[in-house]
Amino acid sequence: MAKAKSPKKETPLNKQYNQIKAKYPGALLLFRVGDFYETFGEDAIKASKILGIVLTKRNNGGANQELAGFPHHSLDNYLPKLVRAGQRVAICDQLEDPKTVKGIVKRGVTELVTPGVSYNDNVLETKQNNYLASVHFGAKENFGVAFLDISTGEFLTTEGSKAYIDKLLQSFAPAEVIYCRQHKNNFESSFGDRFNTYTFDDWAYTYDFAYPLLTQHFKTSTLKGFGIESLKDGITAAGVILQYLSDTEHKEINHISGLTRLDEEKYVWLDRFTIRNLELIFAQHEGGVPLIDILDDTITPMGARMLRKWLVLPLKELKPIADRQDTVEVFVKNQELLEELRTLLKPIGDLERLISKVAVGRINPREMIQLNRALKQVAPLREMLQSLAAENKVFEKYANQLSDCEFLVSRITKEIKDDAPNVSNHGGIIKTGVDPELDEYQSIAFSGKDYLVGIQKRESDRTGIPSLKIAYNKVFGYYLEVSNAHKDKVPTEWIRKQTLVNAERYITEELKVYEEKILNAESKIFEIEHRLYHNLVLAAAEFVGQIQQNARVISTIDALASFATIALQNNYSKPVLNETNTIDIKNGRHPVIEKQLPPGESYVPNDLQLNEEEQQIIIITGPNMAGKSALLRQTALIVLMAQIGSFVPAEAADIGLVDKIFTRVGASDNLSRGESTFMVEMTETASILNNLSEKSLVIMDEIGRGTSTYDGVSIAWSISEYLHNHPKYKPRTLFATHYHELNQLTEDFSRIKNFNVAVKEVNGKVVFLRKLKEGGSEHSFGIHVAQIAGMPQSIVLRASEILHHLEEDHIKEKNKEKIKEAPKNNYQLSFFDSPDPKVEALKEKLGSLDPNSMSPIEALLKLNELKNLLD
Ligand SMILES: Nc1ncnc2c1ncn2[C@@H]1O[C@H](COP(=O)(O)OP(=O)(O)OP(=O)(O)O)[C@@H](O)[C@H]1O
Repeated sequence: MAKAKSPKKETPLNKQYNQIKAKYPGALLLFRVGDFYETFGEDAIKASKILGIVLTKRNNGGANQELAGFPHHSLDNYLPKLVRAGQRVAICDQLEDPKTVKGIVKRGVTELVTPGVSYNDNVLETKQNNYLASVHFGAKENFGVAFLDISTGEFLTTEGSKAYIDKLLQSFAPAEVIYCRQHKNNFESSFGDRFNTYTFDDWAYTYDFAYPLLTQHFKTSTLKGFGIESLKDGITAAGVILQYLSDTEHKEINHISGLTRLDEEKYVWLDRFTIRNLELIFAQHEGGVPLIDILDDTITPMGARMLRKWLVLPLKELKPIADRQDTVEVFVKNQELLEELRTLLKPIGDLERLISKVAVGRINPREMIQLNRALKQVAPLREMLQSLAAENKVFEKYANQLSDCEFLVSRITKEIKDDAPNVSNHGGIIKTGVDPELDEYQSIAFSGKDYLVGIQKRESDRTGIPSLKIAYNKVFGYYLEVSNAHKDKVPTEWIRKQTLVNAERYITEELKVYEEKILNAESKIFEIEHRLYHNLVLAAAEFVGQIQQNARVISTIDALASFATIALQNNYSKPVLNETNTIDIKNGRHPVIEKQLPPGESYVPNDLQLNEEEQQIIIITGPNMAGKSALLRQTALIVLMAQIGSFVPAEAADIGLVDKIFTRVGASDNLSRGESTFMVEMTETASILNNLSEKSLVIMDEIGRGTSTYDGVSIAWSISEYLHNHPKYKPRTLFATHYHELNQLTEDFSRIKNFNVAVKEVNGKVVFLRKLKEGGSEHSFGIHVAQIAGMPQSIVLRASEILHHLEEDHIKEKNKEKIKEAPKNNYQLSFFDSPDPKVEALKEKLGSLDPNSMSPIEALLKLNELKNLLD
């Protein structure tokens, strides 16, 4: 049908298809023809591949054309598969009843479903938000970003550096990203090519276009009320989202009732490496367990989504963290109450997504019953929270934000049947007593059906056909069915309609009259019920704001109750938070590893202190497999958990709030971006050193191991020096390393301390004690680990020999001396901290370089140019 070759041969249906197809470039068009959704040409090839449906060919205007389709009632089944495969799907429906039109039926696209814009429960993950992101490339390296989850109405915006936007994209993991077409290459080199994307023309990504779209939607004259007036690039990004909704035929969007500023200032900075390294929401390796899986014991999907957001946005300020903590504490101390609360939450389900469906008029009757069930829980929940106000004022705040929506609850209860179906145009929705007209038609339909049973009995008696049946089909309505054995008893006035193998089917005049009466009543019933239901949905839409607020409070309570449940299950304690620059953890554990140990093994807890006076940097040495990485990560995780309001896996923890957490943990290849492991390691480390702050926590695991030992030791050494001697900040740092040479740092740097994770050698075998002890360690026991790993014995023996030989050469001793003799230098600091304009210019030039794309000659010329700049 598409690409019909000769205009002469273009049928009206072809023409209609081509016109619609042209309006939605890049979308896969599902074209409703009768009871089927059909796809043609390229679309058919794609659809058949993704859906595993049959691809046929047919002659179309002399050319062969591919065709693939599926029954319309399977849309819910097939649509999510297409969308999950990254397709944008335009659903083209018949806009008129074919029975009532002569000629071609009017058709049009009723919805364009894309990965980032979907209400479909089969497309959405219950426990995850489904964000559409919009990225705006502003001036001076500033970027705007906006996120919308249309299924919940949540709409956020902010702006900032490329690194900030990159980090947000990683945290929010949007299902689709839109941006301006002219930045295609730039987008991929900045943020990667892992997203489903859609690009807009230049004109859309302008402030003057975007601003009025937002004010029109929110019916305000400015955006000041949202606190985003100054975010020009953020506004531009957000405005284009509204344009995208309009382009994709999403016109009912009243549930998007506000635009929230994602305030960078409020949250701890976690760069994208940290989110990945600490495995907060995704495991790095198949079979791994992310932290979210340990912490999430929420009851409602919206609670789970809230908790996920909290995890990537830990708080920086004491008060809101304390509010969360105090709530958790009340639940922890009162387990009976916690159980009662969680029982109350169970029937609530996904109130947040249900109310969005109300706002956009897509809620079905069965979901309306679910909405009612959820709302009925609000009053008892509110009372429970209110009763806790004496324990802590914060409960009063929660309680006051909940509204029972009594009017709506009583209307739904009065009007909707408990077993209402999931479609609104086939009756069975509205209770008796709601509408007199409806009741009248109901009684006609019912008595009509009784009457049919009467006819069946009467005719059976009259004709002596015992097995006579009355049934209905769409082709010829109500009929009498007579088995072949009794065919000869059929009266002459019956009209034969169909012959089956074993039976004949007949209609009679009397049946026709009743059929019409019943069918008429039935269609009236459908019509009236549909209208009444629609009115109820409109009435419910008045409650969108209140119910959205309920959903927010309930999600919060659910997430906090989850913290309490997990704290009780796993024996976590309440951390004490303060504004100092210390961290003091007593018997801390790793929340994930402790749950994964084989039966019989228990996690060995460890104490750890960091403070800016004496112990700012800890160098942790120890053999392979000793537990260095585990210790590093657990420290970062304990701090992070404390700042999302959770209890922590430790006997006690005093945490001086951090404002940035940096981690450089383990080697992570990024070969897809053409970078080597070492390059990635250095990039990540550079990003840490360039973004330090007053209250940073820095976790570095084996920096420098990706290169030769000399390079590695030198880099690790100079980084430690840099962190210690930084003129402005004293970032709390944990540094795990195999380079025992680094233990000598303590000799010159007062706030660097050596620790090791202890092992014991018993009868030539290494026993891991997992205990952190003061002082450095000398051996790596790498060969021992190779042996445990099953390396052939001959290799293990040979390696031991070589090691012995090397150690005899006192190479290490010599190295130690050499390092000591290296000139003490502070040039790194003076270099980067200098406000010298030459240096500034140099920095700018350096920043714009892309070493990966330069030839050696170009690099040399550039170097020369840079040098001249300094001269
Ligand atoms: N405190 C602990 N209690 C019990 N088991 C632990 C503890 N710490 C670590 N482990 C176990 O030891 C394994 C190795 O720990 P980890 O990866 O931290 O060692 P590492 O010292 O960093 O080793 P490498 O230097 O080889 O990277 C972990 O996977 C974990 O199963």
